[in-house]
Amino acid sequence: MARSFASLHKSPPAGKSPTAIVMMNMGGPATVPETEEFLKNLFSDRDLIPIPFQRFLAPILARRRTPQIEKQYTDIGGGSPILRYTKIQGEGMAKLLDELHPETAPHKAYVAFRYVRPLTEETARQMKADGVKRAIAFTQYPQYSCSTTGSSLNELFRRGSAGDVGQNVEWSVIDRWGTHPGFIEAVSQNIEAALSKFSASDRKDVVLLFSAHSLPMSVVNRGDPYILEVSASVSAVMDRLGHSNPYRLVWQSQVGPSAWMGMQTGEALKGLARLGNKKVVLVPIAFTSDHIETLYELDLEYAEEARHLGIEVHRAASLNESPVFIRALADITAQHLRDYSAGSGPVSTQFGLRCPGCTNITCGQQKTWFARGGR
Ligand SMILES: C=CC1=C(C)c2cc3[nH]c(cc4nc(cc5[nH]c(cc1n2)c(C)c5CCC(=O)O)C(CCC(=O)O)=C4C)c(C)c3C=C
Ligand code: FES
Ligand SMILES: [Fe+2]
Repeated sequence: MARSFASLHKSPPAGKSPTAIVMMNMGGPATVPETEEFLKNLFSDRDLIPIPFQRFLAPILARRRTPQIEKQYTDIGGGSPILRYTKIQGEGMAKLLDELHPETAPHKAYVAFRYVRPLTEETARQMKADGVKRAIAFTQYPQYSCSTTGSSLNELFRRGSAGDVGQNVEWSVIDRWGTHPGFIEAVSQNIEAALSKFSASDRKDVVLLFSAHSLPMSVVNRGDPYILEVSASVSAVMDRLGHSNPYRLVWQSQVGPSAWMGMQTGEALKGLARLGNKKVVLVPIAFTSDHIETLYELDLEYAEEARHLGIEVHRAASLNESPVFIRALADITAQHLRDYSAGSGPVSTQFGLRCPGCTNITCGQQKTWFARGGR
């Protein structure tokens, strides 16, 4: 497997194995022809979408959806930029960590995607080849959902417990960081930049419309923490902005016929126009790099529609290469390493609690395994 694909940072000096920071995310097709494989892997994920006869139905559902999603990736420039941004973020973070926490240097960032290369299995092989003995599973979703971070951890648990990463690797987990001051600062700065596009006299009336990927109500109703955690991020951003503007949190990207968390972003824009709120900043809050939901759904669909409704709308940029954000990633990890060496244990207190409605036995096994440091 291509060595440079999963690993991001320079090779460690001979004899010293790196502290691995595993950046977990879903990934996206880097090129348009990879869309069908991405969707097939996504529809095959029981932790995300449990469907009957999954093995049989997943490829059929993926094939049916491919033309529509291929068109969206074509329209945003021919693929998802998530791997490129994750590499930039990971390299920047690892470099800063060598300074912030030299005791555990060298640090090396690895990408583990759930639905496209580098998949977790490929990253595991690379870590084994590098002789990794200490690893941090670092979710790149700021807010925890069992459908996103939970799915990535379940996959890492399957690979890790099978010995694919190597023997006696010491694991710990960064499972959520949606209210970390560095993350909140980076988002807030991007909102301020978007607000500055409005005339000074209009600025205070602009509605901040925070938009996050929705969740099926079946997931919300089993006690998934994501809705609460996204709300906490919004609240922290508004505190940082000194409540300078009115705001709402709305939900986007519902798929299929089942009930999803609302209000839908598109409907909210129509409602605001109807009520005479004609100045809006759209704020992506639950994903750290651009993807079809920002570049297609927000920029091409909703913002266009809003302009037809007479709304002046600007989108806050995604975090992408933001140095404030990269510094936040390094700070989060450095604090985790400090807490760990002070005896805090491999997982957070909140990590251990399963959703009250959870019936997925892998969740329980995974949490026990990580709480024992991957043993
Ligand atoms: C925090 C972010 C996300 C949550 C929570 C989430 C939950 C979730 N998603 C689906 C179904 C689909 N999601 C799809 C694409 C997709 N999802 C996210 C993020 C979250 N999903 C992103 C960033 C993307 C797009 C990747 C990109 O490059 O833009 C898709 C495929 C696209 C499509 O067919 O529309 C599906 C399907 C479920 C069922 C779910 C919660 C259970
Ligand atoms: S679904 Fe949340 S812990 Fe299993
Ligand atoms: Fe999704």
